[in-house]
Amino acid sequence: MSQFSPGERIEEALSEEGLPTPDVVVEPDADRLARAVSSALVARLAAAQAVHGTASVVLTGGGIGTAVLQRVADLAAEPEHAVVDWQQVDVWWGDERFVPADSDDRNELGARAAFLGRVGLDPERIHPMPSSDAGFDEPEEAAAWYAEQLAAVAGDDRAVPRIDVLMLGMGPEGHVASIFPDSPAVSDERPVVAVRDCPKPPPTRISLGFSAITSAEEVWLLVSGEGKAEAVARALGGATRSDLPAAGARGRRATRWLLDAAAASRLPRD
Ligand SMILES: O=C(O)[C@H](O)[C@@H](O)[C@H](O)[C@H](O)COP(=O)(O)O
Repeated sequence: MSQFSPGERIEEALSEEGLPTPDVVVEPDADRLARAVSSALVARLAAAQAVHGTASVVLTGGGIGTAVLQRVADLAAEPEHAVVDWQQVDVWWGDERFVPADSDDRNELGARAAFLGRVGLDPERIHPMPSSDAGFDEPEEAAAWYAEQLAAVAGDDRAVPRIDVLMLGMGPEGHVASIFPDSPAVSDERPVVAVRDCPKPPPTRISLGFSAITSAEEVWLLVSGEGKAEAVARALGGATRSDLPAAGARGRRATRWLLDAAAASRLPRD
């Protein structure tokens, strides 16, 4: 059952390789998309806590990702939606710009303003990617350190802990996190990668790699706007992850494309 309402689900089934095929939900506009995703995220984290005691989420920057966080913080303040123990939620990032900590380019700053600074999380469970002034000279060192943090929380010789929901925005050319088309990160099997010469500024970044992204229980791609419609159609139409990294963003148990009507406008109706 989709937890999204009044969205329209187009497809759900098992693909040939055993992963669930993407579940596509369409909301009328970006605002209603953010509202639907935030409600679903709260419900999903509460469900994870009911099973495991804890929950974990990977955040994304971008317009919809930030709007979702704002709305989640609003919900957290409403008694009827206080179903998540925020002290028992681990927060990770899908990518980050390797710039100074106080730079407005940091995804972390946006997340702190929208959400982390408004909801009572355990500081020990907030796991930002390092900034360029955090003591690492090179982004490769910072990426390796972040991989160590993931592995330390995971334990049992696993590289990545259980991630209940991994959210991703998507660029118009199909990049997710900071994995850009035809870039070295596409084929880098490490859980965390350093990205240099990024086609979109700032050029130096840290990103989860595909091995970490595809280890998540659920991957949610949050996409709005006509400018993304072609990439959405290509990703769901069989593009390779090298051509269009979003096509390779798949969760173990679910992959959800959460779209507004404009972003869905080039999908075939069947
Ligand atoms: O620099 C980047 O790589 C972008 O900020 C990216 O991380 C962003 O999440 C997507 O491009 C979607 O952004 P929107 O939701 O704002 O379209």
